[in-house]
Amino acid sequence: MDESLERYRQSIDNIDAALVFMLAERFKVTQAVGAYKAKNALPPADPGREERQIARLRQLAVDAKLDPDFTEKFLRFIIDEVIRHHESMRGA
Ligand SMILES: O=C(O)C(=O)C[C@]1(C(=O)O)C=C[C@@H](O)C=C1
Repeated sequence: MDESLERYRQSIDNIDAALVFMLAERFKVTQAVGAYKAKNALPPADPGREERQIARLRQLAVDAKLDPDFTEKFLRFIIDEVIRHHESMRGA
């Protein structure tokens, strides 16, 4: 295989690994948040907090020259999964 393609792919593999580690850490924290919310009878979702997170990350995306719509969709996908986890902890 072409050497520069191989180098690009090594870099992509490192970045993908970092994404997995970061997501694992994020879900560890949100599991703790879910337990806290279940214990204190708080609702799984906090739309106000989500609005602030999305506005902040959209701006960061613009600064980083990343598509803000893609960034919002990505965050929405993660948060929706977190809310599902919170809901199942509430029922448990
Ligand atoms: O901050 C919270 O209250 C969370 O439960 C975490 C989180 C998130 O994943 O960032 C998930 C659900 C809420 O609607 C808002 C944010």
